[in-house]
Amino acid sequence: MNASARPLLPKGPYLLCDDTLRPELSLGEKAARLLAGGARILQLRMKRTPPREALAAAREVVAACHRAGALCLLNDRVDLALLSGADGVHVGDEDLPPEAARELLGPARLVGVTVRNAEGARAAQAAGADYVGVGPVFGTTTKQVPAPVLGVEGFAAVVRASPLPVVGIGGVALTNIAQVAAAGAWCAAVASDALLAPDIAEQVRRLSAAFDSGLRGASLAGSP
Ligand SMILES: Cc1ncc(COP(=O)(O)OP(=O)(O)O)c(N)n1
Ligand SMILES: Cc1ncsc1CCOP(=O)(O)O
Ligand SMILES: [Mg+2]
Repeated sequence: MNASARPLLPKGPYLLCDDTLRPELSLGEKAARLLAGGARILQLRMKRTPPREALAAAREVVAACHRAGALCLLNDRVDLALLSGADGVHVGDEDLPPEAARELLGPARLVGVTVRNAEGARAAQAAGADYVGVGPVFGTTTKQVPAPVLGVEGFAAVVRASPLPVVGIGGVALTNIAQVAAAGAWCAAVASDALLAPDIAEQVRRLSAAFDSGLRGASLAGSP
């Protein structure tokens, strides 16, 4: 199978279904609420779920995503991605290198890689990645990130020089997702602003609408 058989990353919000936020809700319940709001891509991010539970959650969430017509990527875990039939993985500096993820997953699944700059994006492309995650765009308390906050301008500069589609991550919220879209992001990754909202599904709808308005604003800004 060649690379063209891989699914395309849908443009828009990229929702993190995370086990560190709202621990009173199961991962399956969080995924159901994100999907009810129209999420088209979910990343299952499990940092504290024990392995057997993680496998069961991966199978449940991947199946729910596929029933809803959404893609599901596993954070960090190539083994769970393969076992659950996920659409791919996202790996960073502390995970398997992207070349190894690609080797294990083959050509038909997506590989996303965390990078900090355009040079990292070029290296990720050479390693077989489909997209890069770049951040933190804004301050975040969801993860202690060993890199400075980029801000919208710094993020836009990485996007302009990246050969791969860029997913902006870190502090992305309803208040700023339009700016991330207007800066050229292919996707904007959101964890806490969606999962901590009183109505998760409604927040995903709002995030999608705001992302689209940022895209329209960017295209208007570029017109004569
Ligand atoms: C879309 C996206 N971009 C970046 C990351 C961060 O990945 P990583 O650096 O491996 O950190 P953890 O998420 O594993 O803590 C991501 N998960 N998703
Ligand atoms: C996993 C990760 N990598 C960089 S920032 C981040 C956390 C994103 O979470 P939030 O959307 O709550 O800032
Ligand atoms: Mg990781």
